[in-house]
Amino acid sequence: MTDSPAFTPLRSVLYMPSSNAKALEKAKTLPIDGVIFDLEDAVAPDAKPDAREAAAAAAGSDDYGKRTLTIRVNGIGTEWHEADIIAASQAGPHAIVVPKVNSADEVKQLVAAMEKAGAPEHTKLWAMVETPVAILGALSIAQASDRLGAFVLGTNDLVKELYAEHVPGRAPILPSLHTALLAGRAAGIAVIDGVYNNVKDIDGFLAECEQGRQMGFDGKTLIHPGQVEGANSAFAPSAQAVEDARGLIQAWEDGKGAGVVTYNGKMVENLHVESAQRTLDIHEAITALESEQA
Ligand SMILES: CC(C)(COP(=O)(O)OP(=O)(O)OC[C@H]1O[C@@H](n2cnc3c(N)ncnc32)[C@H](O)[C@@H]1OP(=O)(O)O)[C@@H](O)C(=O)NCCC(=O)NCCSC(=O)C[C@H](O)C(=O)O
Ligand SMILES: [Mg+2]
Repeated sequence: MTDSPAFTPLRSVLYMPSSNAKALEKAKTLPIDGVIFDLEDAVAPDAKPDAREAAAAAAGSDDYGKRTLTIRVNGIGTEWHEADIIAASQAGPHAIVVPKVNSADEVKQLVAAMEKAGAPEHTKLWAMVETPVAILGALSIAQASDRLGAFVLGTNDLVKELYAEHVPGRAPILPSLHTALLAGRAAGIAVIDGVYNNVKDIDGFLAECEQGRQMGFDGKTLIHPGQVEGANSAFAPSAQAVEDARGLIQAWEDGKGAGVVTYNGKMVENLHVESAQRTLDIHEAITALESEQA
């Protein structure tokens, strides 16, 4: 595991069952921004102890370059949770992902457990928001600890808990997605969209990536290597967006202190310059990560 730069790309964050040695190996070669070594849903009960060991070994190794490495533990109250937290904390990944985090108190308990188990300072907590109670308390969860680095949407659990349906456009869960985004942005943490279940439906997947980017998500959690390229492209600023950001900043500088200028006919104020600078920062961070993976 290597240290994170100031801005960390999280366009493509791939789940893989930690019980699947082939998948763990394959991830070393995929152009993903991040990995979630899963111990929860994708791992059968009998396989959990071995999976825990494999996840800890993978997350503690240097085999995954500059990718963000995380371990998803089993949830609070399950028979595996405590041992998972201890093993994950000692492995020291970039983050420990905890499913079904439902309150600020749970965040504080988790942080205390990570610290007791010796988690290094760089190991953040990523909370999965995937229940109605988590959505309704999203702001207090997001603000509960400086150690919280991200919200990860669990859209399968959310759809299940709402008695809703998976439909194109995700209308039934849009209020929940927006609420999680609002809370995450208010707290200054990353917010990563949920998975797209049909690994054969690339058009549907790309439409959902596009929607997620427009809404403001940092990236998407993925379940299959075939989804990586689409997510990387959807959540990266396009060449046109980078060119426009540079042009807009230049127009602002040419204005020499005017409070408002125009670029390509559009009004530019300081807030647009800040957005353009953010676009360039993201572009630079992605370029640096991709050159390391090439
Ligand atoms: C969905 C899958 C079960 C499909 O598996 P499979 O049929 O084996 O796919 P392919 O034959 O097309 O695989 C091609 C190659 O790619 C490797 N592979 C497949 N998936 C992954 C992966 N996730 N990471 C790394 N590598 C992967 C295969 O080994 C093949 O390799 P090779 O033979 O060398 O070419 C499978 O994709 C899968 O298990 N995906 C992950 C499922 C998972 O992790 N689920 C839990 C997380 S989602 C969740 O819980 C969401 C949340 O909580 C919520 O509520 O929404
Ligand atoms: Mg879930």
